[in-house]
Parts: sequence; structure tokens; C-alpha cells
Amino acid sequence: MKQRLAATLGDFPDVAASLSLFPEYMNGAPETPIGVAVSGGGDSVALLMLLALWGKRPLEVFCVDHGLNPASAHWTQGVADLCADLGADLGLSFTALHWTGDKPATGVQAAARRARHHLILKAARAKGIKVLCLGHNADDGAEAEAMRAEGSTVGTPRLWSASPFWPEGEGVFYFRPLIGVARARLRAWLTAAGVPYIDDPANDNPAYLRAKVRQVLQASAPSVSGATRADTSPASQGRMIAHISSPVAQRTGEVAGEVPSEGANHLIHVGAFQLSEVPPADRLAAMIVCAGGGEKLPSAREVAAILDGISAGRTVFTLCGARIEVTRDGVLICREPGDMTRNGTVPAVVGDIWDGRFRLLSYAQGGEIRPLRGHAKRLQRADREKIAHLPPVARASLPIVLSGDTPRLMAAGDLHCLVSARLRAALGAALGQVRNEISLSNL
Ligand SMILES: Nc1ncnc2c1ncn2[C@@H]1O[C@H](COP(=O)(O)OP(=O)(O)OP(=O)(O)O)[C@@H](O)[C@H]1O
Repeated sequence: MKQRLAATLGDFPDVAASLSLFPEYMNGAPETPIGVAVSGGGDSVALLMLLALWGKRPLEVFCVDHGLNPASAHWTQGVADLCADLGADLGLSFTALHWTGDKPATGVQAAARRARHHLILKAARAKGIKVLCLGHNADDGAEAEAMRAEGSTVGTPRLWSASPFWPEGEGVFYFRPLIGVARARLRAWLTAAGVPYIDDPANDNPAYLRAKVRQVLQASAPSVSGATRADTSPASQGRMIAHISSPVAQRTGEVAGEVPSEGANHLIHVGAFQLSEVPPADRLAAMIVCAGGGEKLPSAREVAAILDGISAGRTVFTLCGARIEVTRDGVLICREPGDMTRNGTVPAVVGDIWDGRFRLLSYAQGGEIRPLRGHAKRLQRADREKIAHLPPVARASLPIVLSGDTPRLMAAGDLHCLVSARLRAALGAALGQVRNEISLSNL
């Protein structure tokens, strides 16, 4: 199969060009595997084929069976078969994952997406993977833009990004080398090479905004005479689907986000940002989500409302679990302590990460970990003095150990704040930064 793929690739220079985006240093040492998420659709199958041709790292292929279509088990088997065809000599291994949880009656696409990312991230992290390749292409970028015009908060897929799923995606980068290639060209290449792929009918279901904008964009694209609709029945497994090429988008570059300086920020070790001035909207959004410890990015509209509020003289805002406070010294962005125990809940611990902000290292003091809010008065004097310099809200959101009624600060060696590294990854996930992050952690 590899020879056939290589032979046909010469006729698809735009597809072949994406190979130049694969960095030599991908994921550190040559024996370290990289992950690839393959649904069995044309985009991710083309991605898998290109990675196989590239051949410089062992590949871990993950395919999620959502169980939403009667044919989904066949689709998953189709990906398994493709992997077997590519051959074990490539150092390729395949993992099928299953979404077995309850399926919601509404918002099933969003729930499936979230479940899919969580399943893949968990499996990938268990295998030590730090780079996960996804098959987003130029059409996905255009669709995201059109969806935002319809009021969606979906982000534009980028060549590199830190996984937005948190804390499950901590330390995992998403890599989308096909982001400059048109979907039709990827499929035309597969067709020429005789590689089968499927089309999920959910992609055509007008009940979903993504499918709706896809149809509108397709209708306004140059005509594609001779294209056939995909057959999605189980019987179509192994049969090729013909698609005709369309003009190729030329977007292959990626603009690096500027990495924030921490020099002036003396609060970052407690997960708060103290800034001398209000940051621009995109950075403010990233700081809010990182300080808040959650994974839901605020929408552009919500961030704009805060910026307008600040201009109008308001000083305190809460959004996505974070508090944004205009102070005499500038702006403080930190966890909103009031949100942490709302309705009697306590901050979640996922793996060894507390409240999405602190990694709990070894600590041998018995007791429960809780936010300081409501317990500060009972802290020992020495503990109180250690944190007296912090703004009260940043203090109140710190984790403490509560034994019975006695609160204690955690020792510096017992926890590690993740907020700064997360922000750096979110804003600075350009190639150089990724190399840095990955090679450092692999040494
Ligand atoms: N069932 C699946 N199993 C494995 N990987 C998948 C699956 N579905 C999608 N993917 C991966 O995700 C990529 C993008 O697909 P899709 O746009 O449907 O996903 P998404 O997570 O909703 O993306 P976005 O972040 O743009 O919303 C695919 O090219 C593929 O790499």
C-alpha cells in the first residue's frame, strides 16, 4: 500500500506539501510514538496515510466508536483493517475506544465530541503521547468561521494548539498538518491511491449547525460535476467514494502567539495574574480560562462585555470560574473563591490535579483538601503570615488541608501550580515553543 500511496502523491503536490510541516523533532526521541485520531473519514484516513509515508515516528492510532450509528462498529473495524494493511513494520498500533456512557437527548454531537477527546486523551497519555495528530483541513477552517458568523463560539483550528480539554489534555499538543489542504483534494488522493474511507451521515444532518454551514459552503463552491454522494451503509465498507477536487487553500502557516512574560507577575505561583494593564481580548480570554481552572473558553461576546464594563468604570467581573478585578495597580485575574464551593460542592480532583489548577504531589498529612475560603481565621499564625501579602481573593482560593476543624497550608513541595504552564502552552503553542515543551519534558 505504501508504494501505491507514494506513487500517486506526485499528482497531489498540495497534499504532499503538508509533509514539510511535520517537524523532525516531533515529540522528542525517534522511538517516542505520536498519536493520530482516525475516524475512518477521508480527512483522518489521508492524515494516517501521510504519517505512514513520513515514517519517522511509531504511530499510535486511536479510533472512537460513538455507538450513534448502526454502522459505527464497521467503521471502526475499517480503520483497524487499514492499520493492518499498512503493516506492523511501520511500528503502528491501533486502539479502538468506545463511548459507552449515557447519551443525552439533546446536544449529542457536542457530548460525543467531548467524550471522544476525553477517551483519546486518556488512552494517549497512558502511552506517554504528547503530540496527537488530527485531520482538520482547510474546509474545517472555513466552516468554523461560518459557524462563528452564526453565533457559535467554536474556535478556528490551528496547526498547533494545546489540547483545549482540561485537565485531561494537560501536556498534550494537537497537531493539524492538513490545515492548509482542501478536503476534496485529500479525498481525491485517497481515491487515486485506492484507499477506502467512509462518510458519517451526521456530517450531512442539517439539524447540526456544522452540517448546515458545510452545505452552504459546498453550494457556493465551484461545481463538482461527477462527484457521487457517499454510501454510508455497512456494505459500503471497503468501497471507494469518488470526490472531485476543488481549488486548494494556501493556508499552511501559523502565527505564533506571543509568550507572556512572567517577570512582573509575582502572583503566578498561586495561580493568579497581576497585570499592570488590561490585556487584549484573546489573551484575557486565555487568562480567564487558565485562572478559572475549567475548560470552557469564554465567548468573544462575554470578553467584549468585560472590556466594555472596564471602560465604563466597573471593577469586578466573574466569568468561567475566574474573577477579574480592576485594582489600583492594574488588573487581577484569579480563581473566584465563591464559585469553588457553590451549592455545597467541592473542587474536583481529576487524576492528581485539584481544581484544574494545582498538581497534588506527595503529601502525607491526613485530611481533606479544600479552598481556604471560610477557614482563614483558624489558620495558625505562621501560616497566616506566609500568605498575608496575597490579595484576599487569591488567598481564599488556595488549597489547604483540613483535618477535623483545623486548616493547614500545604507545603510548597506538596503541590505545583499549573496555571502558568497552561497559559504558556495556550498562547505560545507555535513550533518553537512546542519543541521546547516537548524536548524539555522528554530529557
Ligand atoms: N470517531 C473518531 N475517532 C477518532 N478520531 C476522530 C473521530 N472523529 C473525529 N476524529 C478526529 O478529529 C478530527 C476532526 O474531526 P471533527 O471536526 O469531526 O472533530 P472535532 O473534535 O469536532 O473538531 P473541532 O475541534 O473542529 O470541533 C478528525 O479529522 C479526526 O482526526
